[in-house]
Amino acid sequence: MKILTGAQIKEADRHTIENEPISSIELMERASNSIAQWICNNVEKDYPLLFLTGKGNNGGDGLAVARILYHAGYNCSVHMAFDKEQLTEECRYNLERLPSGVTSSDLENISGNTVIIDALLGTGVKGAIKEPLLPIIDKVNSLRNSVISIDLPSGMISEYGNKNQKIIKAGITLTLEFPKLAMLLPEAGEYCGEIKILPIGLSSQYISNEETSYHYIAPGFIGEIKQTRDKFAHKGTYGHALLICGARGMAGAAILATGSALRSGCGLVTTHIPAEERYAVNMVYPSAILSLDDESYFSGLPANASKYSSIGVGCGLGQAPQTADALKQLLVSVYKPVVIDADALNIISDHYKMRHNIPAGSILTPHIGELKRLIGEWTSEEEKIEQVKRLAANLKSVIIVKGAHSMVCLPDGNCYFNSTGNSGMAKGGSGDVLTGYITGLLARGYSSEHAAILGVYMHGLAGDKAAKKYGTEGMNSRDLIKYL
Ligand SMILES: NC(=O)C1=CN([C@@H]2O[C@H](COP(=O)(O)OP(=O)(O)OC[C@H]3O[C@@H](n4cnc5c(N)ncnc54)[C@H](OP(=O)(O)O)[C@@H]3O)[C@@H](O)[C@H]2O)[C@@H](O)CC1
Ligand SMILES: [K+]
Repeated sequence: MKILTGAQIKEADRHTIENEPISSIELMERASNSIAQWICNNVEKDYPLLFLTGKGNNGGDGLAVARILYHAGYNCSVHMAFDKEQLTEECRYNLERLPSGVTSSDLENISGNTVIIDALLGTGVKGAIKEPLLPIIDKVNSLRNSVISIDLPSGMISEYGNKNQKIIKAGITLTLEFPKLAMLLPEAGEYCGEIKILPIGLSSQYISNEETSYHYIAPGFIGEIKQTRDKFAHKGTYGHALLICGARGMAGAAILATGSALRSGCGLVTTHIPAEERYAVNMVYPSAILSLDDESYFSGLPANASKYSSIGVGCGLGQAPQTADALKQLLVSVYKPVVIDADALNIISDHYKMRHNIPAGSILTPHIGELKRLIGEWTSEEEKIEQVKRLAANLKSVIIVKGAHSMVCLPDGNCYFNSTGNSGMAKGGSGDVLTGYITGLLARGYSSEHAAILGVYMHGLAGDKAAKKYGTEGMNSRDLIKYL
């Protein structure tokens, strides 16, 4: 699914109105029906709804939804931030259609069970928030009521520049047609709460012709790239993954990576670990083959390293000087993509020239700390993304920036944001599970691009299933393997 900018969405809106054709009021009505339907399906009628409305079309949406839900039997009140004369035409039209039973509310004495519907600002916001909206946003953020934002949490700028922005803190954001880039970035993404994407029927022809380098990984796309399994397959059909991981005391990382590689569908998994750690891996995953290192760290290439279909390196590896040498030897001698994680990334950060040895098509999987070691500090999200794109292009490799909505940046500059996963995955070992799984997918025959996209999506989905069973506090990285 494409992620378009606020300006592109406005153009899609205009194109839809001209070519469907549909009037602007009718399009607003369609969007509002979609929002109202979601609220009907998810909010009981016992909860009073308080709509906060601005002067633009986001406010118009809010007023239309208030009318629709009032007729559906909800107790609705509205707090308008502006006078009637200040409203856009569509917004005023919806104010005039508001039934008299929808009461007007100041922001005092809001009952604890009131659900606040935030329709102050949408994609039209520019720059720092001005009066009279500032005190309203402050007031809402000081309350403990549930907040549902329409399209965007009010105040959020659709793309970049939210560092010091005043924004409503929503529990749920009902965003129209596409997620907006800012919702997926750490700078302000937290303000959205849960994101629900509601289709409103913008012109599909316009959307498919519009260029963007940002995409949201939707289940439909995953269905398109997933490969089927041949009935007459044998263990040689789907590749042999090699994982190089686990220095002394770090067998856990090797176990997690091995377990997830075994869930990827590849035919064989070999794990290269220090001989002293072999029993741990062998006992948990007897299906894996072991390649043993005589030292208590990765000190030299496994025999015939080039025979493996894919190689993943880094989980629990440590950073011994001999490991750095062995890593360099690996990168220069195998002519196939390598999945590079954790300590292998740290070694490459410390040995700048080594990055030139990374085979094209490799997949680097840094978390934010590892990314900073690779590219240095950034002053804005925009700068971070531009630098990641540059690095991916220079290395001709895929970079996965791990975190909420992990970003998969391809060498051609296209960035795919993950739609699955949760905060329960922010725990030790989650990255090892991802590395093992993606290495397995590469062996299984996926391209680097598809292995990375499918890998982060399935890894997040496993996290969501684990969270359902154990909760975000209780789940741990080993649970992810069960649900892959
Ligand atoms: N996508 C679609 O196809 C559809 C979109 N729809 C809906 O339309 C929404 C976009 O509507 P929009 O363009 O009218 O903008 P919106 O966010 O309501 O606010 C604009 C007002 O904000 C003000 N303002 C700006 N910056 C400010 C600041 N810093 N601090 C304070 N005020 C500020 C600015 O006033 P100004 O500053 O110019 O005086 C202007 O009047 C979109 O999010 C969706 O909900 C649906 O109805 C149907 C289909
Ligand atoms: K809003």
